[in-house]
Amino acid sequence: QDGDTARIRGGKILVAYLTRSGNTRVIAQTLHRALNADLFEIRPASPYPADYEEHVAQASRERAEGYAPPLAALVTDIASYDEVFLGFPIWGQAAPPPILSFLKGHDLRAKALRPFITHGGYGVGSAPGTLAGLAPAARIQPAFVMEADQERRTLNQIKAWLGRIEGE
Ligand SMILES: Cc1cc2nc3c(=O)[nH]c(=O)nc-3n(C[C@H](O)[C@H](O)[C@H](O)COP(=O)(O)O)c2cc1C
Repeated sequence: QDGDTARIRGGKILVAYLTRSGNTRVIAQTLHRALNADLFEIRPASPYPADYEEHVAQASRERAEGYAPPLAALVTDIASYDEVFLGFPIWGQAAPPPILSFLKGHDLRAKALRPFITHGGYGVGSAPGTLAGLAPAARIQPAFVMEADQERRTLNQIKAWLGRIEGE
């Protein structure tokens, strides 16, 4: 089945994605299997804090500075791909800083770029403009956009539960 998909579409496909809490990984792995595509996880050289609030604060500082953190690895043979599916969550109404690094670090000229974006309910913000600005020579296709669970919502519910327990 996978082989059929690859043959029908033709060309070599890369699925590259960034995730913190796993929502975007579910989509990436589904695409990887369905399209018989290579899978690449975008990881910054130094990982973000495990603590959610610390992560949000660091990402917010980086965004304000326009910082593009060095990545743990780049795709070695990016030139061999005809199509790149690029997945990421929205952080602070924007594409996450490591996505800036990915776009700056790879030549996507003439490739089809298919974004898939997850967000916690506030939409894609400035991300489409960032993609267009940093991959101007790619053939950017309409993004697949999906609202997904927010870690913050989980944290708030746990806090409320603990509050109720303490009040007992
Ligand atoms: C640092 C940070 C900032 C976020 N900012 C936003 C935001 O501005 N708008 C929004 O709708 N969701 C925001 N979210 C929620 C994520 O976009 C959403 O939960 C996403 O599906 C997470 O994907 P992941 O599980 O692949 O990491 C933020 C999450 C994090 C960690």
